Amino acid sequence: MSDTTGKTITCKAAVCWGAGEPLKIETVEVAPPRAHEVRIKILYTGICHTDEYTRSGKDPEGLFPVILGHEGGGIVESVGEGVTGVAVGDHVIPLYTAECRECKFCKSGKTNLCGKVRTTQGQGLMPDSTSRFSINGQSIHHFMGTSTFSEYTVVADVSVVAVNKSAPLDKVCLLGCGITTAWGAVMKQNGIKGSTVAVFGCGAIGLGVISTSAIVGASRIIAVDTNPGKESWAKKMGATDFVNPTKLPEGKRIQDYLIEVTDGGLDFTFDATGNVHVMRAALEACHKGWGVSTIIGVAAAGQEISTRPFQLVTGRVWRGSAFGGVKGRTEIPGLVEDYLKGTLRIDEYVTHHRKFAEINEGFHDMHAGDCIRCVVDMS
Ligand SMILES: NC(=O)C1=CN([C@@H]2O[C@H](COP(=O)(O)OP(=O)(O)OC[C@H]3O[C@@H](n4cnc5c(N)ncnc54)[C@H](OP(=O)(O)O)[C@@H]3O)[C@@H](O)[C@H]2O)C=CC1
Ligand SMILES: N[C@@H](CCC(=O)N[C@@H](CSC=O)C(=O)NCC(=O)O)C(=O)O
Ligand SMILES: [Zn+2]
Ligand SMILES: [Zn+2]
Repeated sequence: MSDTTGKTITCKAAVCWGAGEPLKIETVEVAPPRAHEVRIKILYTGICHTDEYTRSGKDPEGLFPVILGHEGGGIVESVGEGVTGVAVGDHVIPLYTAECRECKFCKSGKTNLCGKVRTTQGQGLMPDSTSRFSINGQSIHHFMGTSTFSEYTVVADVSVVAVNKSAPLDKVCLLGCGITTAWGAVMKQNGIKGSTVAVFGCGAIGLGVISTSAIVGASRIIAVDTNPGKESWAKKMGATDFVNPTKLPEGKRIQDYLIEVTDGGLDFTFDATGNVHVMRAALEACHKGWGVSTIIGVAAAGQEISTRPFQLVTGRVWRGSAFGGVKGRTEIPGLVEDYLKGTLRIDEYVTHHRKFAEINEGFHDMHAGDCIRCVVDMS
């Protein structure tokens, strides 16, 4: 037991007070965990494009004021009554996709989208519909059930997993979102071994899809990105080809180009951009009769996807993937072991480091084009 157990902790957190505003480091009060809740000292957090998406006001579920962040690593400071999955001192990764193992979704065996805390999570609250964060009595919203842009956070016990203490938290924090999402989007699909793959968008997610496709043995991996600087990254991760759609001959659409160079289209495509026009191109670049296109990117409020229904009538499949279809409490400890054994890449993705006080610069880094992931040191 620590001497803060059962007490409110006063600490620093990066608060976003309104859509489009920069984060402001504030002194916040973090109430003790209630039953089935866990309070975590966050040591490191990545910044994901989904944090920027919500900060910018594009997220229809966005609520303010809020403490963003969902790619963290930390140490359990205290636990509420009834918590059995983790203990004080455990090294943990908060999970924005919970895993209760008892709801309809968890028991179905068909999805990782646990329903236990998702409704209150979307309302920026803990499962009992209250917040653990406040500033001078004003309640501050949680985000994605994780809020890792705070020195201390509180999460539901179904939304956290303990990992091997010998793993560096400044690296494995990326398993809280980016690396796991990409890994699962490939590993949870059958048939990628020996198949052709195109990946649209070579940020952390797209590069992770490329890397995992190479590991499982895809026969050809075409990376598509508008940023020429991504070619060397894509090739380093295992892409066999790189195409910049803005450099195609006038009037040539990327899907038509890809169909031409692959004798009819790809077996598998992935959108990792969040752009609905790219999602359409990724679907239409699939091979007639069997091509499967997976949407990973998150599109802004009001955006919709479209294509000719004939694309699906003629056998292409359009699907999506959240957190890579991964069940975090069950599978993340194994991914940490894979990282420690050297069979899962993480280090390469960390291109930028920031101190907590520089978190807004970390958001700017993301827009600079040379940043794959920025990890913020919360200490
Ligand atoms: N489904 C899920 O569970 C998850 C979804 N996401 C979502 O995945 C998406 C990707 O995330 P992340 O990798 O961090 O994002 P990044 O912005 O780092 O990567 C996207 C890449 O796509 C490039 N790009 C932009 N427009 C196009 C285009 N028209 N054609 C081809 N490439 C293009 C960008 O270039 P440039 O740098 O020049 O802009 C960039 O290199 C985001 O929408 C994010 O919100 C993230 C995590 C989990
Ligand atoms: N709130 C958004 C949807 C955001 C979204 O799709 N989130 C992904 C994870 S993105 C991580 O970086 C996800 O897992 N979604 C599943 C879920 O249950 O939220 C909106 O309303 O559009
Ligand atoms: Zn994310
Ligand atoms: Zn569940």
